[in-house]
Parts: sequence; structure tokens; C-alpha cells
Amino acid sequence: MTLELAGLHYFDDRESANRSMAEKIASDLASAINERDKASLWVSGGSTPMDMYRKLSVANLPWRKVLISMVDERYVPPTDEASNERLIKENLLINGADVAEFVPFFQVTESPASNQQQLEATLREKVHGALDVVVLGMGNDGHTASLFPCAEEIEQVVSAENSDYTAVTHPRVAPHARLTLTLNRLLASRHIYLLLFGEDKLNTLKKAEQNGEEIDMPIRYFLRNQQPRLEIFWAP
Ligand SMILES: O=C(O)[C@H](O)[C@@H](O)[C@H](O)[C@H](O)COP(=O)(O)O
Repeated sequence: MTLELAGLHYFDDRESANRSMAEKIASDLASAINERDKASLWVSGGSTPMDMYRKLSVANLPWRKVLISMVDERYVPPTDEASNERLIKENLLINGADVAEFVPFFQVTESPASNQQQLEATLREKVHGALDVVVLGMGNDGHTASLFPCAEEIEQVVSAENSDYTAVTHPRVAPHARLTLTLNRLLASRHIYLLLFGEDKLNTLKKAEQNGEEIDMPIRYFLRNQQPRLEIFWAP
């Protein structure tokens, strides 16, 4: 049984939440392919969404028509324990989804800045118009993607004038420099999902839903955005 509030979908258990989100994303991707003969899927790392990705990977889709890339990445090679790319390769680019076109954020360059420049060029060549499906996570500081309130670059990365697709952030609370989609790029999407598990994340969400500056809890930019409405799936 799920209790569906506006944009917030409660599930009795994580298995149900994962299955429901995977089915909804597969449907969104199928619709995009029907309309434009291609689709793009942008995924977060972290621990929460991996089971959902595995369920999504077996969806009956023309995966060769799907471009899969990252919402954000730690500036580490894909062999590194901290790599989001490694997690995506292990949990999403498997089964039928293993033939999707994957665009990694980590590119072998000498610095996060040069990596971002190379990544920016790659994405601008491959991606035009709205992103089809974005999967977000959230930290208990209210960060999402690598839009960390504590990052020195945060004001520039969330600026309404920022027309870049990507940015580098240096969150003080995380050990690695980050490569991330910018706020404007993320909001220019057709579907944005947030997968949350547990009471701590629910309490953080409730705090984010209260009054306060978006920049202090960047998930607020998405909670307060009308089109697309953020679709939140939560289980205990
Ligand atoms: O690189 C990352 O870590 C993610 O992109 C980040 O934004 C993540 O989604 C949240 O920190 C939640 O992480 P968990 O799912 O591990 O709680």
C-alpha cells in the first residue's frame, strides 16, 4: 500500500519503492524514445539508488537509444572505491542496459578544471535540449547532486545566469573535488526523481520543506520548482 501525497510517494518498503521508481523511469524513457527516437538518463551515485538501478537495467527498452550519464561524480578514476561511475557500471550498465551509450564524467585530465572543460564540450556535442530523466539523491545537509551548501563555488553553480552544463565543486565535508551538473541544467529536465530511505532523510526533507534559503539546502531549488515537479519516493 502506498500513500501518495503531492509529489511525495510513501512506500511500505524499499523493494516497493525501487520497483515503482524503476517502472516509472522505464516508462518515461520509452515515451521519450517514442517521441524523439532517443532518451537520456542522468543518475546519481551514493548508496541509495543501486537496487533501483538494477531493477531498471532489466526493463524491456531499446537501450541502444538511451544515453546514460551522471548527475555528478567524484574526481577519482572509475577504479576508485569512491567512484560513482564504478557504481553505475556495476548496477545499471548491466543486463539489457549494458548496451546504452554511457558518458562518464571523469575524463583522464590533469585537473578537475580541465576535466570539466573537456566534459562540457562532450556534453554540448551530445546533448541538446531538455534532459529526459534525472535521478537525485540527498544528503542530510540538504545537498543534492554535488550542489553542497558548504562548497566555495555554490553561488556560481546555482546562479540563474549560469548557462554551463557542468561545474566543479569542492565541498568541505567531502574528501574529493566533484564534477556536477549545474542547477540550471538539472532543472531543464522533463522528469526529476528523488529516492530517499529512512527516517533521517525524511526529517531532512521536512526541514527542507520549511522556510529558508534555497542555497542553505539546495534540494529546496527542486522542492520549490513547479515544472517539472520533483517526484519523491520514500520508504522506511
Ligand atoms: O556523489 C554522491 O554522493 C551523490 O551524487 C550525492 O548527491 C548523493 O546522492 C547523496 O549524497 C546521497 O547519498 P546516499 O544515497 O549515499 O545517502
